[in-house]
Amino acid sequence: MTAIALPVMKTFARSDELVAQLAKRICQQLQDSVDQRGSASLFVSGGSTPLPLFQAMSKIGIDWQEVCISLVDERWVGPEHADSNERLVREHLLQNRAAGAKFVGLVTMHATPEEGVAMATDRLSHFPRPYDVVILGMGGDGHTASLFPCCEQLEEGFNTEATLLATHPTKAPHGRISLSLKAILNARQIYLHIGGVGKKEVLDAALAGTDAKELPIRAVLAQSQTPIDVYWSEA
Ligand SMILES: O=C1O[C@H](COP(=O)(O)O)[C@@H](O)[C@H](O)[C@H]1O
Repeated sequence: MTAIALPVMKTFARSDELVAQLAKRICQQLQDSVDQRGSASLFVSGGSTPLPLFQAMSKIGIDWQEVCISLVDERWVGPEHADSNERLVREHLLQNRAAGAKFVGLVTMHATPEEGVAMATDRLSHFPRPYDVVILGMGGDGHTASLFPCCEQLEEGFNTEATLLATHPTKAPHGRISLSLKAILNARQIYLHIGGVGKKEVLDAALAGTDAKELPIRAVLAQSQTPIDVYWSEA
């Protein structure tokens, strides 16, 4: 079994050091894209890890009104729900200097993510492609976006030509909507942002093997189409 080629690793002792550097780098890339093509596109993850990053980015002055922002994945709950990724973006990123960014949420009025996929896909149709920056997280089970090892839709997520798909993890709450692997890789730059010793162990395990169905993050690490930099902080 051949191990995966190592991605660029940026290692930090503290989360605040990581956040300061990553926020600056992402905002510079977004501004460069606005300067070059008039607009920029950014996809962010939810969960707990990116909140300090969102706050730091929101304080950096770029032409946010030209930046289209959406999520790499969303739980199929309303935007006021405690588990909503959209709520996190609204409360932590779309603030301060970033308040004028053009945010598009993925949850529609439909009862299920399957029913909402077409409308959500349509909402993303004006996002500049390739996407400028995709920020991924990773769960302790190796999932990224909402491509979970425990969901029946994992192969679809790896193989579909569609931008979005519905997923139903059996070991995590809520139906989900997620960018497909193809959409994630249709980016100028991917960042994997993780923290803590436990996540580093998962990353090391992912880099040491090849079965993406076991650890879905492998599908993003094991490709040469799109640059991926891993930002990890110990604390
Ligand atoms: O469910 C999710 O989990 C992952 C990881 O979240 P974290 O709290 O461990 O940082 C996240 O990347 C994804 O967007 C989210 O929906």
